[in-house]
Amino acid sequence: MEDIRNELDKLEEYLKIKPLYWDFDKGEFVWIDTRLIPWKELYRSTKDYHRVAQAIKEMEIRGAPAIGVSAAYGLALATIYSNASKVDDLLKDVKEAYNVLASTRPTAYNLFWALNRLWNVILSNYEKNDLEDIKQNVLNEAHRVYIEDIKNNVNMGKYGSKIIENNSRIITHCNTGALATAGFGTALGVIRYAFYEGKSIHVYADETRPLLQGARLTIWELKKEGIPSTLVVDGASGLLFSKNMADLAIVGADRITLTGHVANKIGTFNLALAANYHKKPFYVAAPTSTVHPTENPNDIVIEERSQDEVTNIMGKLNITVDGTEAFNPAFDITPPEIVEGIITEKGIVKKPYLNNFKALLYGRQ
Ligand SMILES: CSC[C@@H](O)[C@@H](O)C(=O)COP(=O)(O)O
Repeated sequence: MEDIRNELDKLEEYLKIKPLYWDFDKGEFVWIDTRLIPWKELYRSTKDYHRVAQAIKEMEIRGAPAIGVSAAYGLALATIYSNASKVDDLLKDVKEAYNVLASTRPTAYNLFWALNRLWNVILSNYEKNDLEDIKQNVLNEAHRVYIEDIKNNVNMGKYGSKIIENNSRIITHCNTGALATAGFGTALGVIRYAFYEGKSIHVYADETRPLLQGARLTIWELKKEGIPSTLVVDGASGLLFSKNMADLAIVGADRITLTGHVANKIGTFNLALAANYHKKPFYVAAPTSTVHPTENPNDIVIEERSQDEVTNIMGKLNITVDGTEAFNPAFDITPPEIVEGIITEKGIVKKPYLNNFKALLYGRQ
């Protein structure tokens, strides 16, 4: 346990903002409510995994990697605070928590990846029949998921920064920074890394309707670090590219198949099309924990959210006629043909994605 704490301390320098963390002294999971962060920092703690599930479902915690790390801690909480006195009963409690956490958001693959990772730790320790040992191992695994996410983000930054030339003007969509991960960021991590390396860059942040992650969170993160930025509406990318005001696009991902199909926030596909039409590169940055090991893009589940998010702005202002029907898919799928490269913590994956992902993940084609 002690070395995990030291390793976390070493990572502090990367954590400009901490959206969630395990408080070793209190023995509690603590997070900042990301909805309120631009206006007011709110710290909360819980020992109840239901609260973690609620935070993911209601998008206090959002962004695929942050969802994965939170779910890992959620399952760890369910394990640690289970009242079971027998290992079989503990397994039942944890399976119930697994199902509750898995039902929160359907698209972010990191959620299922993280839950399975912890569940496998329980299964592989089952034979020992030692409750305390299982609890400790599960908590340690959640810490590892957390630490690895930060490290992977930094490594993505290192690889990804190579594609960003000095004086680049970059369009990004949704929020992919420290607020969407355990720290640092995926697409925004790449941008941040290039900026830390001294490159002169300018970021155009799509506002990202309907929940405005770009306007509320990405712009907030960029401003906090002094990275030059401009807020644009989601439909602006065609004009930005055609007027030679932007050079490339980088986004994150909620799920990527081995074939290179990329599920990300609704509007991403349109951005990729605009980039492709203007022969500008469209990149994706995501850790390999976002890669769903399937060759079938139809396996991607697209979350459909409430119509109210479209007919209202943040539940505050009705913007349409009463009784209007709205369709609100939270994500779209960008086909591999128009993805220039996928930046992972292990390097940049290029076409053909199926062969190259298999080689990267399994060491074979
Ligand atoms: C590093 S986050 C990558 C994606 O999760 C991000 O681009 C995104 O679409 C987030 O959607 P959200 O609905 O806010 O969870």
